[in-house]
Amino acid sequence: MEKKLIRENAFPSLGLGVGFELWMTFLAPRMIGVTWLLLGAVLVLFWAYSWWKHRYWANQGVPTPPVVPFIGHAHKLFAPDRMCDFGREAYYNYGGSKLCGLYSFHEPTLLVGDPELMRHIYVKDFDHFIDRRTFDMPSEKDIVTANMLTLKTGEEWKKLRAIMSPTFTSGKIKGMFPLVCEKADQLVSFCLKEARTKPFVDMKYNFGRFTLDTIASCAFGIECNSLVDEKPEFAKQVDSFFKISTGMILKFILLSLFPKLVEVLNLRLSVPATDFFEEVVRETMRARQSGNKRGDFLDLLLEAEVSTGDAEGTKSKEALDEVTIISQSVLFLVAGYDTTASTLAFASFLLAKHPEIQQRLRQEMSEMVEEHGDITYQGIMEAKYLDACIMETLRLYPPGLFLERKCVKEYKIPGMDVTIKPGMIVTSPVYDIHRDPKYWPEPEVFRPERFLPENKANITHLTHIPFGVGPRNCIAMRFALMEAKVGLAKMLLASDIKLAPGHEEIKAEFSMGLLRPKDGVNLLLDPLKEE
Ligand code: HEM
Repeated sequence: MEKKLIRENAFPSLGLGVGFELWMTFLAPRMIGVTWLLLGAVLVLFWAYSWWKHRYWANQGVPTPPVVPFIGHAHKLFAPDRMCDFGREAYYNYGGSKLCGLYSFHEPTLLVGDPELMRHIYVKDFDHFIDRRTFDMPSEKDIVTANMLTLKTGEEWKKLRAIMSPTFTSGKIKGMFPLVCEKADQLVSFCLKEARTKPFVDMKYNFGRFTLDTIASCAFGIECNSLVDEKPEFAKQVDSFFKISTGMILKFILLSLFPKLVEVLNLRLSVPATDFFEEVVRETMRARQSGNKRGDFLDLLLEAEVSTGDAEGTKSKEALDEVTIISQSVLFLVAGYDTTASTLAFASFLLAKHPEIQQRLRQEMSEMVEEHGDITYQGIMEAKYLDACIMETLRLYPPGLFLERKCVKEYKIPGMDVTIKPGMIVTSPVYDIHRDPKYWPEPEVFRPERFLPENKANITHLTHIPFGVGPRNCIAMRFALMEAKVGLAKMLLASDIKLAPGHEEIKAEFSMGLLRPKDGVNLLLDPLKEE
C-alpha cells in the first residue's frame, strides 16, 4: 500500500494509473534488458568487424605489432612523441626492417625498411607510388597549403616538379654561391658578437636565421635581415610553422576520420603565418612583373606562366595560376629553413663533442683557403672531410624521420605474396635504417670516415637516405648541401666550437615526422682571430 502511494504521488498529474504500474513492474526491466542486449550485440558485431579489418595483414602473412580494437595503431601513429619509438619497435620487433603491417584505425598501411624493397617502390616502380598522402583541404583559407608541391599528385606533380627543378642546376647553384657566402659572413659576425655578451650561443636559433635569409635571398631576392634586426619578423613567423599544438593534431585526426565534418565546419588546417608569407610573395611578384628579373626561383615560376606551344604547333598559354606560384614560394621559404638549420646545429654540436674531428675538419678548410685563396665554390665541392662530416650528421640526425608514398596502381611486391592496393600508404623509417647495426657498425658513434671516398663502397645502397629516394626526393638537395657546407666552413675558420657547461648532451625532438634539436643547441664560441 505504501509503495503504491509513493508511485501515485510521484506521477500525480499524468494519470498513468494501473497500466503504468504494470509497465514499470514487468515490462520496463525487460525493455532495459533487451536494450542492453542489443547494445551488446552491436558492440560484438562492431568488434568482430574491427577484428576482421585488422586481419588484413595477417591474411597476407605480413607481421604486425599488437593492435587495439577499433583504433589499430592510430594512438601511436598520431602521437608526435610516440611515433618514433613505435617506428623503432615495429622496425626491430615486428619485421619492419623488411616490411611490417600497421593500421591507422582500420586503414592498413605498410612500413618498408628493406633497401631492396625500397628500391622497387621508390625508384624502379615509382609509377605505382608517385604520390604522398593527400589531405582534402576544402576551406578557402587552406588554398595556399593545399597547392604545395609536397601535396600535389600524379600528372600535376610531374608538371610542377619539372618547372621547379631547374632552380637548382649546377650553374644556378654556382651563381648563388656569393649570396650564400655573404649570409654566412653575417652569421659568423652575429655569432661572435653574441659570444662576447652571452654565456653561450644558441646555434640552432642562429643557423635558422642564416638559412631563412639565404633561401629568401637566393630564391626571391628578398632581404629578411634576420641576422641584423633586433626582432626579426620573418623568423618569428616561420618558427610558428614548427610549433605543433594539440588543436592541430586533433584537427588532423578529425580530417582523417570525418573529412566531411571538417568541410561543413570550414575548419582551417594550415598555420595562420601562411598569410604573412603569402603577402610577402605577392608583393615580390608585383615588383617582378614591373620588370625586375633575377633568373631565380620566382622568375622560373613566373615565366612558366607564359610557356607556349602544343603538338600541332599552335600557340597555347599554359599559365601557372597565381595561387600555384604563391604556394610553391611559401613552401620553399618554410622547407628551406628548418631542415638545413637543424643539420647545421646538430653538426656543430657533434664537432664540439669531438674536438679531434673538429680540428681535422678545420685543417682541411685552412688548406682549401691556402690553395684557392678563399672559400670558393670549387674548394667547397671538393672538400671530402667536410662532405663526410655533413653526411655523418645527416645519418645520425636525419631531419625527415620517415619517407612516404601512396600507392596509385595495384602493386604486387616482387618475390612475395603481398599486394598493395591503390590508396594505401607506404612509409619507410629513415631514422632506424640510419642506425641499424646491420648496415652501420657502432651506429651511435659519430664517425665521418664512413663517408670518405675510400670507404663509400662499404655502404649498402639506400641505407643513407636523408634527402629521400627516387624521382620524388628532395628537390633542393644540392643547394642545401652547398649552403650547409659554406655555413659550417665559415664558422670553423672563425671560431673554435666547444660544449657549454650544463649543455653537454643534446635533446632531440621527434615531432610529426620531423627531427629537430629540442630547446636549442647551446655552445661556446672561442674566436680564432683577434677581433
Ligand atoms: C638538409 C636539408 C634538407 C633535408 C635533409 C631535406 C629532406 C627532404 C626529404 C626527406 C624530402 C622527402 C623526399 C622523399 O619523399 O623522397 C624532401 C622533400 C622536399 N624538400 Fe627537402 N630537405 C632539405 C632542404 C630543403 C630545402 C633547402 C628546400 C627548399 C629550398 C627543400 C624543399 C623540398 C621540397 C619542395 C620537397 C618536396 C619534393 C616533392 O614532393 O617533389 N628541402 N626534403
